[in-house]
Amino acid sequence: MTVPILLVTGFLGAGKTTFINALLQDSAGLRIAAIVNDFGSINIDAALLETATDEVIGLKNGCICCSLQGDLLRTLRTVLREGEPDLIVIEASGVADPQGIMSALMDPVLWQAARLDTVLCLVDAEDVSRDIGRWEDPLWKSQVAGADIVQLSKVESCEGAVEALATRLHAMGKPAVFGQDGTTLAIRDLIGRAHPRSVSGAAPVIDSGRFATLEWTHDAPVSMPKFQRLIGTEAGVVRAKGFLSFHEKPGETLLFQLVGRRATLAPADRDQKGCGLVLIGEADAFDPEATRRRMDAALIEG
Ligand SMILES: Nc1nc2c(ncn2[C@@H]2O[C@H](COP(=O)(O)OP(=O)(O)OP(=O)(O)O)[C@@H](O)[C@H]2O)c(=O)[nH]1
Repeated sequence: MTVPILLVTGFLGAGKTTFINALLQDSAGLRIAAIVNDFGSINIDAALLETATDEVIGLKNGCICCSLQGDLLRTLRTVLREGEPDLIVIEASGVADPQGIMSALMDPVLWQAARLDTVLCLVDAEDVSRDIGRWEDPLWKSQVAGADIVQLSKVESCEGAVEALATRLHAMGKPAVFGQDGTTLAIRDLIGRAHPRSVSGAAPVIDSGRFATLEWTHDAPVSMPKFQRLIGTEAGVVRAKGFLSFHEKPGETLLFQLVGRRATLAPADRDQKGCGLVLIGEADAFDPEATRRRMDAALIEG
């Protein structure tokens, strides 16, 4: 049997991991293998999904739309060899251009065993309602253009704007826009929706050099007020996530998430003594080494 592949794309922090987690929790009895591509070597997304399924494989230190295409194909072959799942879900990183991943998945040998079925793009309703520039962002546009289905996230914070948003996405040639009412698509709604695909010529892939990344780790807890003060003032950071431990919360691990200006800290089901954080920003505005120095000074030496 040919195993269907669901490719989940979307901009940084759009809600891909949250969506896949919900899918895995409500898997309708299907065996699902998840392949997750995070930026950097700290694979936060794989850790977040591991609580929902045993079969999570992280691809790190690169982007599967360009440098990791070979790794993706090798990983898919391993997944298929180790027992055919009913569905393979691939989470692209938020900086990935789906065109590159789609081209890689058109590999004629892989095609016999596992076939790209549906490309779903998460669109952060809050982000695109607030930031009109996003609609002209080449990477975001390519992510939307490559999708068979668009799932809106974070609609609860932009009531009134959601309908206009869906209309605008329809006008971009996306008839299948879901989630306006805050609901999330289930597996049965996802598979087999796309028209049969044919192997297309290699499309140009948008340069991932646009973003700069910092991985910051420390093997001990840090001060919560100092961390909050510092992270709130770091220029150019568009996305950050990581597991942290604080002096003020002994024995606890917290999941930190920052998307745009919205930051959250929530208890994490994880036993970790220190901190591992990934920060990402536009390379022309975010200086990872300067941020590292400030973090070291405030949180380790300070
Ligand atoms: N309020 C609200 N928050 C959401 C929703 N979906 C995701 N989030 C939050 O948005 C943040 C980012 O969500 P993720 O699922 O990690 O986003 P992602 O697309 O996987 O992020 P990257 O992998 O970094 O690109 C987290 O704090 C989520 O809890 C939603 O529908 N509503």
